[in-house]
Amino acid sequence: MTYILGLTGGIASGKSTVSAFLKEKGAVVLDGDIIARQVIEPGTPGLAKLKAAFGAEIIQEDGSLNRKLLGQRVFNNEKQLQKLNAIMGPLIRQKFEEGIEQARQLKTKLLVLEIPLLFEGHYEQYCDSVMTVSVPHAIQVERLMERNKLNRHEAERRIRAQMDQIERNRRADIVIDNSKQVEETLAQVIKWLIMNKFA
Ligand SMILES: CC(C)(COP(=O)(O)OP(=O)(O)OC[C@H]1O[C@@H](n2cnc3c(N)ncnc32)[C@H](O)[C@@H]1O)[C@@H](O)C(=O)NCCC(=O)NCCS
Ligand SMILES: Nc1ncnc2c1ncn2[C@@H]1O[C@H](COP(=O)(O)OP(=O)(O)OP(=O)(O)O)[C@@H](O)[C@H]1O
Repeated sequence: MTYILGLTGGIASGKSTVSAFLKEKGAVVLDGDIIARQVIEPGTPGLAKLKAAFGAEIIQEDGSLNRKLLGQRVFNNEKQLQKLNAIMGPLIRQKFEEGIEQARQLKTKLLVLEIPLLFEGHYEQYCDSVMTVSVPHAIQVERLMERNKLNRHEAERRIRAQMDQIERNRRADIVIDNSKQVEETLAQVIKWLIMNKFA
């Protein structure tokens, strides 16, 4: 039987850090951010839909999406973000459903669904349990500014485009605190793996 672990957390909370570790320990990971890129590669129906909805100016000369431009548009405008989500949501869900089916056929023991918008997209229905990675707001802002080279205002806006962390933590089965050293974070993950006989 395939055990499905949902992995979520706010932007720059540390999901990738945790999922890389789970992969190292033998889990198969489906990453929502990677899938979200695949469904809008040049030449895909997904990219054509974005072009029709947001205009030809979001497509670069090489035929790929201008991510920075679209990001600025949607994270500054709730309506535009909803428009983007309405296009991307179904495309992403279909890929996840295919990945889950494949993992079941291959009898994968532990499948991790790494999804920033897990609860927003109601992906908990596919999961046996949901783990969320959590950091205090001030640390999240600092790490996001540093990693994405955003100013404080832009970072705050991106964080606000997602579910409130308190609500996300309340809905999750397991909350991983990533406010200290990475080693301390991974110690919490290994404890879960041992408790559930995956390590
Ligand atoms: C708007 C886009 C082009 C901006 O690209 P950019 O390279 O700047 O960001 P990237 O894709 O690396 O995303 C970084 C983080 O932003 C957050 N984020 C992305 N999309 C969204 C969204 N629709 N709503 C809230 N937060 C989001 C996530 O935490 C994600 O990890 C891109 O984020 C996108 O295509 N988003 C829609 C797809 C989606 O919903 N992705 C979430 C995966 S389930
Ligand atoms: N415990 C930690 N201490 C210091 N820095 C950390 C820690 N965990 C993660 N980071 C750093 O914070 C940033 C965000 O981490 P990571 O990329 O794992 O988050 P994420 O949740 O996957 O982000 P996103 O969903 O936005 O891609 C990265 O630059 C990472 O190196």
